Amino acid sequence: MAIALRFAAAPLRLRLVSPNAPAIAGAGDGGGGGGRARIGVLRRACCRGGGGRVEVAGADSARCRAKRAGDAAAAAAAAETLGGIGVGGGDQLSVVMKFGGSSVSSAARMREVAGLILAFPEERPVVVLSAMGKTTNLLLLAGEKAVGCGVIRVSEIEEWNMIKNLHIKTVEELALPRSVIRTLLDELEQLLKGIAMMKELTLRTTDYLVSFGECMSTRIFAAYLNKIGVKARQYDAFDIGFITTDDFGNADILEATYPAIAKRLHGDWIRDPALPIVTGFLGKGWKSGAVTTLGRGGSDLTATTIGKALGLREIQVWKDVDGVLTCDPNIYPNATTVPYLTFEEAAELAYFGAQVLHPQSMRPAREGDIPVRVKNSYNPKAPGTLITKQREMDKVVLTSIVLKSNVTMLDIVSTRMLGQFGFLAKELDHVVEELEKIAVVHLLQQRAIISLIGNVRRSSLILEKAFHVLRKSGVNVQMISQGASKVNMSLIVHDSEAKQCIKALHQAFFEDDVLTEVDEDALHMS
Ligand SMILES: Nc1ncnc2c1ncn2[C@@H]1O[C@H](COP(=O)(O)OP(=O)(O)O)[C@@H](O)[C@H]1O
Ligand SMILES: N[C@@H](CC(=O)OP(=O)(O)O)C(=O)O
Repeated sequence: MAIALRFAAAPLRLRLVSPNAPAIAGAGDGGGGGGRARIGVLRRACCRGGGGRVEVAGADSARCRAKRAGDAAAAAAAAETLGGIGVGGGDQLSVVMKFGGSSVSSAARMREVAGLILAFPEERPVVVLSAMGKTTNLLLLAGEKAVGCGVIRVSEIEEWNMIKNLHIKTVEELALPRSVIRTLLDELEQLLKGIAMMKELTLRTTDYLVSFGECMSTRIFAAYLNKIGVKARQYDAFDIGFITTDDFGNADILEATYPAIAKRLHGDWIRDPALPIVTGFLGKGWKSGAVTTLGRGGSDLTATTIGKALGLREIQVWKDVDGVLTCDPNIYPNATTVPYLTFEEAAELAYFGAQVLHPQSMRPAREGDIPVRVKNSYNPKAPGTLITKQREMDKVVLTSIVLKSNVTMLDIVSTRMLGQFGFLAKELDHVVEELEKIAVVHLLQQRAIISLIGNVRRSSLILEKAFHVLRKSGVNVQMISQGASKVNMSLIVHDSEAKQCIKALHQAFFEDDVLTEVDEDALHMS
């Protein structure tokens, strides 16, 4: 649950807090600054496969023929024609390609992803994979059920059977030996029985439990690449130097990670080139030595960390949408692709709730000044979104609208707070208690933060337009916040009105002509 804070003293000040941005509102991962943006260009596919729908770039006829056949033997022929991706001695690892769960949800999807990698024969990618499909959710549910079901009934847990069947089916359809995942499946069953026996599931055990998803997907995919003649090597992130805090469920990557993984991945590549296939989402706690996870969606962070560590040319995150969109397509399907973003904008989007990117993932990319490209593995021809340090902002008004629901707002009124500081640093549970000593505090639940990510140099225009739209919709804004140097303006509304607001704002900023004149006037005035 997020927290928004309204603090009225003399003089009046308005502020926001959310759990992802525990400092004051707009506490995103500021990019800014100068610097050269290195922009890599993806090569377009030149031929489309048959049944397997595999696309290949720069293909000669043999490769196209092979791809059209769409099976493993054909792909092996393609790899051979390409001179064996991953075995080209002397070439350096050049990009990271991260594929999310939806991109690798089945054997067919794994074939497509292999095809995508083959489609860029000039690249030597480090591949980062998430767990297949919804495996992480299923593992969490299986763990919860194991706590209460008793050891004998573990084998009946529906989610466990779904996980087992999906992975066995995938291995069989890719014509791989079951041994690729057999040990992990056995260990996973033992773990669920252990949880059932102990009747408890700690955060530490939960992280170990969900790690099986990425450990299995990467083993299957690496085995498949090797089978089709693309030399690949599987890595568990927690074994190659991803060192984290011991905050199970939401661990932070520590600085020691960068040299460690660079040494390991680069060293192996020089010694015996093979495409690295790395588990996303996972690390190793520096004190506990146990498996940790980086928070939901953490494979994006794995990818950008590797990009920075190895100083790669580009970080590609392949998803099931055409890039970062003007709003969450599940809330309003008319959302369109945002072609360019700065790291700062992308970080704010993620911090304020856009599921498409992990909130921390822009930091390594920004520090390493490595462009991030968000692409659609279901629609590789779509240009996607390119995220760089700087972009042309002159004509930008609004970039994207983000919704964070289920926010709790603290409304504080006091004149005794002038000169007070430090109260927010205390435990959240105690905040209300503490504040009540010096202020009248109201806890307002079921609120939503609508974040308008855009050009703050046009904040008056954006706010004018937003308030015009919301007034017409009969919505009362309960609080606003704008950071001085940020790219984000936030409005708090009641949860029940939030989706309607997103739709109305999207129509006004991205679809309507009605307010265009206001835009034009304002553009000329500013
Ligand atoms: N602004 C947005 N732009 C794009 N996708 C968004 C946005 N907000 C929410 N989403 C959701 O994020 C999903 C992609 O993120 P995620 O599921 O984490 O991808 P993956 O698992 O492939 O890494 C999309 O399918 C979409 O439903
Ligand atoms: N599998 C993890 C990590 C991840 O990044 O997944 P995805 O890329 O599918 O969002 C999760 O579901 O959170």
